[in-house]
Amino acid sequence: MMNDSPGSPLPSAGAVDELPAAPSLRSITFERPPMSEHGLLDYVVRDDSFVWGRRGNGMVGFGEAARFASSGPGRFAEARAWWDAVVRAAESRNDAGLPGSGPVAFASFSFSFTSARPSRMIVPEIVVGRRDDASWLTYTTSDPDAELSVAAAEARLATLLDDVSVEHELGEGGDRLVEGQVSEDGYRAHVAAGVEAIKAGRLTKLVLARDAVAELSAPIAVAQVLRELALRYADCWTYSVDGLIGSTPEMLVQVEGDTARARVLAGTLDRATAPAGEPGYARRMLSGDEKQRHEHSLAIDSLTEQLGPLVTGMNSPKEPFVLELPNVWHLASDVEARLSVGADGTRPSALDLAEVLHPTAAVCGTPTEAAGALIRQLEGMDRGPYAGPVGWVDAAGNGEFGIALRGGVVETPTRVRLYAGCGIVAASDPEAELAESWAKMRPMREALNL
Ligand SMILES: C=C(O[C@H]1C=CC=C(C(=O)O)[C@@H]1O)C(=O)O
Repeated sequence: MMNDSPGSPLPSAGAVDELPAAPSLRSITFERPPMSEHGLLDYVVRDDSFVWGRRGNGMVGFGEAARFASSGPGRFAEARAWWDAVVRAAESRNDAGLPGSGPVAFASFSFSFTSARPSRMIVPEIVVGRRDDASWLTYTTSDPDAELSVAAAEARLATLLDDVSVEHELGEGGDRLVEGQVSEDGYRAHVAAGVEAIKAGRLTKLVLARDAVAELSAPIAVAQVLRELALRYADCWTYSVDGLIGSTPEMLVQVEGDTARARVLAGTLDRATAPAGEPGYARRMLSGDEKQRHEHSLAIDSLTEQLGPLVTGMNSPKEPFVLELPNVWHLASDVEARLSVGADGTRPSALDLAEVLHPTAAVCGTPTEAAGALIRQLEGMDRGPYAGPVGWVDAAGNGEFGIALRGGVVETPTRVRLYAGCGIVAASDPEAELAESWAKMRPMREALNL
């Protein structure tokens, strides 16, 4: 359902008949002096930039050299075909040779094939990247006459940095958070209906989401919000792709050469309601709780079952650890796998894997099809890019796709829709899940000062 071909492990299941026309891009990548851990954040100054980063590593993109949009069940396959065509046609010189260097596409995919919001891939004109001691700049252009040199790239970056966004006091002068498409009562009712469906044996787990709308009195200062999220939620991946912004703790898939990694989360405890001075509280309440462990194991199974056929070896820990974030604790598992080489001699790319793995039971449910259908029926809202893959891919197939959680969509400069969802199992309580959804919106609310 959510994938083009549910249950099929092979990305080729979503092949497209006709290759889309791809622009002829030229690019140059060169190394720059090392940056400090906060160095990359100094580039997060424009509201329209593309951002992907965690703990000072990542990329900031500016401008647009190329863009692609797709919708429906074939959205991943079409995006893949477009990116393959772009890569084949591109002339690039890459002196950095690291994952993320050379031309890259930032991408955001809608959660559902029914979404009205197109999925998108954008190749920025300029990308500044950092990975520990290495730092690089990539300049990509579709202009056949553009000069492709270090000096021209630095000059273009300087021009783009001249036009930085205006900072202002957020949360001032009548900013407010209002009800979204799913009210609090509506959410309680959805959770209760989900629990009934689970008890009736229609499915085992379901993730139900709701939204809330931030109405601002002045245009949102996206760059400022992103910097705050990145500093406060240092263990999360902070993202900004075409109006989708946030800081996610969950990694759908990270590909580096022949290695794939994922961070699976499910099972949550709000830190705001935790008793002070009780060591071991989070571990006891999460690792020692049957409901939370059950929720988590279903999320792990959904990932490993889909990943299994594409890898030669997988390391999936037996026991989850407790991930501590400023707002919540989560049960978390880091999975690592060695990717197999397929019949065509290639390994799956980050984009291939994002398609195969999405949606995991951390955002949809078990079984996937039944959960997806019930989500559409009960939520009655378009999740858009919320809970979809967000991240980047490079020309070699390396990339990172987080699950777009703990964020929102900038619908207009003064209107941001926040989303949050909770895993529902037979033992779920509507009131507790509503409270948990508020806790999951806290990072964005705090960054917006709401
Ligand atoms: C669906 C969300 O979180 C997922 C990720 C971690 C823990 C979850 C949970 O405990 O319910 C959710 O499965 C969200 O943040 O909107």
